[in-house]
This record gives sequence, structure tokens and C-alpha cells, in this order.
Amino acid sequence: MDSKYSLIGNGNKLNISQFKIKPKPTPILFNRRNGPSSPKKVKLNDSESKPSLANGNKFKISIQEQRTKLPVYDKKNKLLDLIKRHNTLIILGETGSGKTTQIPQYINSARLQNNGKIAITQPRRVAAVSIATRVAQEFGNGQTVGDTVGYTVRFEDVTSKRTKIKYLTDGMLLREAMFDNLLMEYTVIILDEAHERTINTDVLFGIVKNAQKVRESRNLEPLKIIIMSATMDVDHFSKYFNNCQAVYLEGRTYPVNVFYTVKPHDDYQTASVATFFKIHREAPANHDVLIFLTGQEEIEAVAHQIRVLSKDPEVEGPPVRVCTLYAAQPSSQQMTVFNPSPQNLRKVIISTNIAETSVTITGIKYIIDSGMVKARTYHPATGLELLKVQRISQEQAWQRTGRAGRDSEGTCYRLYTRSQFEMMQKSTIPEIQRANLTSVALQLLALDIHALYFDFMDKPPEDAITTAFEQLKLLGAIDNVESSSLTSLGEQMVKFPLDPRFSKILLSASNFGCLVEVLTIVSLLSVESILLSPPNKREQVQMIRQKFFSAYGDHITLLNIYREFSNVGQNCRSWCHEHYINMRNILQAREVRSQLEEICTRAGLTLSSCGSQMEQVRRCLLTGLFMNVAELHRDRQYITLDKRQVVSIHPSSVLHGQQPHFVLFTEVVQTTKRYLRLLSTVEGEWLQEAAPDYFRTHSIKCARES
Ligand SMILES: Nc1ncnc2c1ncn2[C@@H]1O[C@H](COP(=O)(O)OP(=O)(O)OP(=O)(O)O)[C@@H](O)[C@H]1O
Repeated sequence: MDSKYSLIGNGNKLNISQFKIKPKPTPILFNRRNGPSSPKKVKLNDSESKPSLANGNKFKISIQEQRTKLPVYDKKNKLLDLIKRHNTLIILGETGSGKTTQIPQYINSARLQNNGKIAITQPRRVAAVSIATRVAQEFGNGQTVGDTVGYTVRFEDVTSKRTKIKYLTDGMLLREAMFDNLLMEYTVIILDEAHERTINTDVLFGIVKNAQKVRESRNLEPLKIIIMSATMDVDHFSKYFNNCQAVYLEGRTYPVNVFYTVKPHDDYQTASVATFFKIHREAPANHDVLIFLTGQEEIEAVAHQIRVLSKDPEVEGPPVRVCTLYAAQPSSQQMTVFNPSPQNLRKVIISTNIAETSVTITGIKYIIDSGMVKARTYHPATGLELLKVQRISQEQAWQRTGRAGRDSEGTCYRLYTRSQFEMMQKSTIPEIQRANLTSVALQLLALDIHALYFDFMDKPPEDAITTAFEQLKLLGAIDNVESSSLTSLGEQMVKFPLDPRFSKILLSASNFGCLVEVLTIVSLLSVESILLSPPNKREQVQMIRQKFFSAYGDHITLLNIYREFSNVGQNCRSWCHEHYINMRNILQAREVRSQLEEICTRAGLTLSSCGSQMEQVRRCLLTGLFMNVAELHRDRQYITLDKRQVVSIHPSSVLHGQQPHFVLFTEVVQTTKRYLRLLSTVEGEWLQEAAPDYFRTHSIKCARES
């Protein structure tokens, strides 16, 4: 069979219409289908492979034995030979075949990195931390993470002088490149999960490629580059990396069954609950389940439903442990999904695309894939950056499927039809082509590179780059768009791991005497919402939070909440519970706040407080968010001053129903309408003062028309 995933089972359709749960979920019918055909490249064949482990039990074999059963194991020598001979190499191999955990260890055991280190980039921190922990464990000899194997993620560096293999997020390697653009600490850089095409990875491609060339031309220690993935467009990558060699590692660890629904289901939340209980009723207790949904709210809602329904005496199945996984959680909370469950308990993990690539969660037998993801898309023409739920790509679907079949056979239920799958885009559109580039343009300038002339694998639209430079100019980060050299303010802005608009706000805060307040607000905006809003408790929530509400809007309301939270001390858990505040998120905000405060102190900023002078805070917010202002027109509609888009105030805002003349907003969310979220009222006369050039050109005209 030449399918990517071999199929097992009897091929019967599964009918899960006979659930005994309330409310009764829509019955879902599934069809089973083959996976895609394997990519054809130079193959390292399996002739010397060990027998399949398809019916094996990983708990009976040691960690070292497990390593020898992985598909990459038999190709070790051939792989090392290829790595030795080629300075750039693409490695394509099935999910779970052992690329990420084994190849760095092979390189290290053959000392191919000489005196340098091996860096392996990951798109997300969960992957970097969990893989480094696993690889340290595989090293044995009492080694722990931070010895030979370590990791670096934002706000956490677990490495030492002894570290030879370093897993790090692509964002962290990019930050390291700002201090040394030749990345001399490393002699081997592995760009893993290259198919993800995050902005950071795309920028890294160019940086690493350039570092390799410059090091060669200057006769410095050579740099080896390895690009890895299970699902990438090899020809496209090879062309970009000077037609480098690609190798395909054949073989996967265990097969995964793939099922599609018979008909489309718009309500994927209910469909995921229904599918979970179908599995729950039939599968042994230690068969765990991983569900992919799109965001925190949705995940918590489904988690709640599963918790409640699984306790219903009418529902058959073992006890359930429900775990959630999304970006806004503190790292320690995220890592709990890796804790093994007792044999008599079913673990279900409900996750965003965080768990989509790289990670291995042992015990996962079933995947339920909603087929949806929440993604940010920027439209230079409208100036709006929208957060939207959309269909995943086929590559993402295969990555999600690949989270099963890693320690035993698995099954993946796709909550969409085969033809819906075929209509999905093959690959994810690179983030660089759909994002606001202000941050990237600034980061590149810090490296002395102009984004227009950067060697991108896929060039972003030119108008997006031009808009980014115009915004940097308006923010005061560059002198002028043509020469694009960083001002001293721009140099300061680079120091913050934030969107330049928020760095600007922090850097302006001392002038307004409100850095203490603004640090809190920016931190709260950097994490997921701290506000819980259970739909059946709306009035109660409204009443208890009334004391925090500010007529100036959501930013000041959030500030009021945080101020009281900081004073409750030991009782913070019960205080959060009483006020419907998400404790995890507010604690995360506190952590971010202390990191940002440290950077501000290092930058010599005065930690001043404006007490109750909230005008100062709102004026300060305007110094970074002046492009995000909307004005109320005579027909009671809000229109953005920037690109004159019709927008509405989100019902969750404290300003909903109040109609102030000018509002400053943090973001736009597209659902049935374009909604502004997280707002503050501002005064017309402050606009000119905050950004004279900007308001001279376009927006005042709009204001006068109304
Ligand atoms: N934390 C872990 N606990 C237990 N087993 C693990 C762990 N991490 C990896 N493994 C085992 O090692 C195998 C190889 O994992 P690895 O991440 O190296 O694969 P990969 O080829 O990089 O996959 P992907 O493309 O999905 O990232 C897994 O299939 C699993 O059997």
C-alpha cells in the first residue's frame, strides 16, 4: 500500500448515533479513507529495518530499546554520512519516525558539531521544553535537562556550559541573531518543522543561510544547516537553499486509521463531544484522546461539557481526566498534559494547534480533528489585523493525525468529509504573507537588513512591507522610509519582545508619568483574557465586577481589576473565583509584567505612577495605538480613522451601548460583523498631539466629514 498511513481495522462505518448523553449531540457518521501518497525523494530504504512494533507494548521495553525501534535508527550511518558530506540538507520523514529526538543525538555522538553546539528550532515552547526533557532522559547517566541537552524559550533558559544540544523556539534563535548575526555559538542548526512557516522561521531561513555564506567566505568555523519536516514542499525548500540535497526517511512507527465524516458538520464543537463519547464508550480506559479545537473559550467550553457528561451515571466508560492546552496558559500548566494517567483513567487533552507538531504525548490512541484553526490575518488595504477561525491545510491535518501512532497504533477522526479535506489548501499560507510586518521590519533593521531586500523564501506583498515602514516612521522608530535607519527610540523598541506599538507605549509612559499603570495594561493585553464570562451567570458577573468598571473603557477597567488583585495576597484563588477572573491568565500577566519591568529598568526608564490620573494613561496608549482609532458618525456607526472601515463595539466591552465620540481599540475580531475589542475613550484634541504627521494626512479629514 503506498498510502502515507497504512490502515487497519474492519473498514466498517462507525455509527455513533446511539449516545445516551444529554443534550443529545448530533449523530456523526464516519467513513474510513487512505492517507496521501508518500512524497518521492531520495529514499533511505527500510531493507535493514527491525521488525515492526505494531503490536508491541512500549511499557515493556526500555527507553534505549525504544530508540532502536524507531525508523531512523537503521539509517543512522547513512544519515551521518550525508550530513558530513553536505553543508545543507533537507530531511523529510514521517511523523514520529525519530527526526527531532534522534538526529541531534546522532550528530553529537559522531561529534560532527566539533566544538560548537547543535541548535534545533521549534515553532512553540511546549515542543522545545518537552522534547529537550525527553532527549535528556534518553541520554541516561543521571543527566537532567540543562546538562548536555537544554532548552531556551521566552523567559526561560535551561542550558549550561556543558550543553551541546539546545532546543529553542525559532523566536529565541532570532533574538540571539540580533546579538550575533553569524550565530557563531552553533556549528549545526536544525530548522525543525519547517513546514509551519511562521514569520520567525521564514526570517530565520534567510538569516541562517546568510550566516553560512558569510562564515564560509571569511574562513570561519563552517555552519551546517539541516531542514526537517514530515510534510513540506521539498522542491520549494531545496530551490531556496541553493538546490541542496533532500533525503526521505522511509517508514513510520505505527499505523494510524483515518476516518472522515459522511456529511459536513458545521458545529464542530458538538461533533467533537459526540465523537469523544463514542470512543469513550468503546475503548479501554488507558486509550487516551487528543482533540484539536481553535481557542481557549471553545476549549474550556468543551472541557466543561466533557467533565459534566462523563459523570452522568447514564454514560458508560471509565473515569475521565480532562486537560486543556492553549498558548495563554503558563508553561507549568501546559506541561501537565504530559503527566501519565493511571491505567483505569481516560485522559482527554483538548488543545489548539499548539499540540499539532513535534510533540509526543504518550498514551494518545485517538485524535479528533475539528479541521479548524484560529489565525491572524492582516489586510494592508484595510489596515485591519483580523483574528479569524478558518480551515486548516492538508499539511496541518496530517500533522494532527501524526500525534497518534507514536507509541502504538492509533485512529484519527476528522470532523469533515473527504471532499472537504480535498478542498483544503495543500500547505498553510506562510504567515509572512498574511501578517502585519511592522515587527519583522524592525527586527531586521536591528540586524542592519532592509525587509525589501531580504532573501525571503516567499516574498511578502510589497505593499505590506511599505505599510510596515510607514508605520515604523509614524511610531518614530525610523528617521524616514527611504533610508530606514533606526532612531534611538527604534533601538530601544527592539529590546522589548513586543509588537512595536506596545514597545512605543511603554517607552512613552515615563513622559506621561504612568509607567507603573501602562506596564500592567500592556502585560494584561499580552496574555489571553483574564475575564471569565459564563453565559448563565451574566448578571452575577456584571454585579460583582461593577466596582471595577470605568467610564474610560476596558483598559482602565482591567487596570482596576489588577490593582485590587495585587492587594489580595494569599487569598488570590478565592478572590479570582469570586470575581470570575481567570487566575492562570492573571498570574501569567503578573509574570510578563515583571519581565517587562526588568527591561524598562535596564533601559533607564522611571517607574512613575499617575495614581488616579487616567487621562495620562489614555494619552499614553494613543502614542502607540493612534492608528487604531474609530469615530462615531451621525448614522451612529463607528468608522476607523485609518482606512475608513465600518466597525462596531464588541458586546463584551464596558463601552458597549455608550457611544463615545472617539474610541481607541486594541484589536478587531471578525465574527458576524467587524467588532472592536478592548477600548478606551479618547479626546479628539489628543489625536494631533499623539501623532501629528499621521493625523495631518488622513484621519482628521474623516473626522471633519461627520
Ligand atoms: N516525550 C516522549 N515520551 C515518550 N516517547 C517519546 C517522547 N518523545 C518522543 N518519543 C518517542 O520517540 C518517537 C520519535 O519522536 P520524534 O519527535 O523524534 O519524531 P519526529 O520524527 O520528529 O516526529 P514529528 O515530525 O511528528 O515531530 C515518538 O514517536 C515516540 O515514540
